[in-house]
Amino acid sequence: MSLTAGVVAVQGDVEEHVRAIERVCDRRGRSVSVHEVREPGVIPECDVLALPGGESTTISRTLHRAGLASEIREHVASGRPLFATCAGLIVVSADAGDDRIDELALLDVTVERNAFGRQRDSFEASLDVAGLDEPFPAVFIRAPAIDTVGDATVLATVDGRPVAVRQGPILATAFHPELTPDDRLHELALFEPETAASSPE
Ligand SMILES: NC(=O)CC[C@H](N)C(=O)O
Repeated sequence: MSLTAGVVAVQGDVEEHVRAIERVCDRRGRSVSVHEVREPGVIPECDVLALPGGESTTISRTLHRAGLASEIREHVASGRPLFATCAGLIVVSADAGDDRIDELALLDVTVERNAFGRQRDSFEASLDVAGLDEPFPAVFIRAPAIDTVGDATVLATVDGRPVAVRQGPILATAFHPELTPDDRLHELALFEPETAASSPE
């Protein structure tokens, strides 16, 4: 059966996420149709969903205005996988400490935006990630860090701060896996969910 995937296309590395999902499906021998999501009505058709980075204040505002926020909530409530990266992590968190962001509160973590300081606004780290055999080349761009973790599992840390977590059908990273050719985290997030009511396989 063909898979339907969505990449929320408000801002950020939409194309790169689309290509990463296509590569993973190709490798796994799955046919897939990947939609760039801008309008309501698409997410309910999607088996798996990615929420890219960008500017979290803009993304949050647009998701609510465009009627996509409630669809993302329903997607997760039904146990379908969601991969949220960078600003995507901020938007799905419980609290980002910024009044301009109306968090979706799907992930039981609080985050600090731009947590890695000016001199390290952007950096790359070879990161040990739980669930991956080899380190992951993680690109951080004005990345958030996770401050407190409730019901989520920490998969990776930088300087002792969590930067990748998963909770049920959600996997979220503070960095940008779509910016490297390494798509193992897309595979882990979208095809090997921790718990999912209905697996896309
Ligand atoms: N690369 C990113 O997505 C950066 C996130 C951005 N600094 C924010 O707080 O919204």
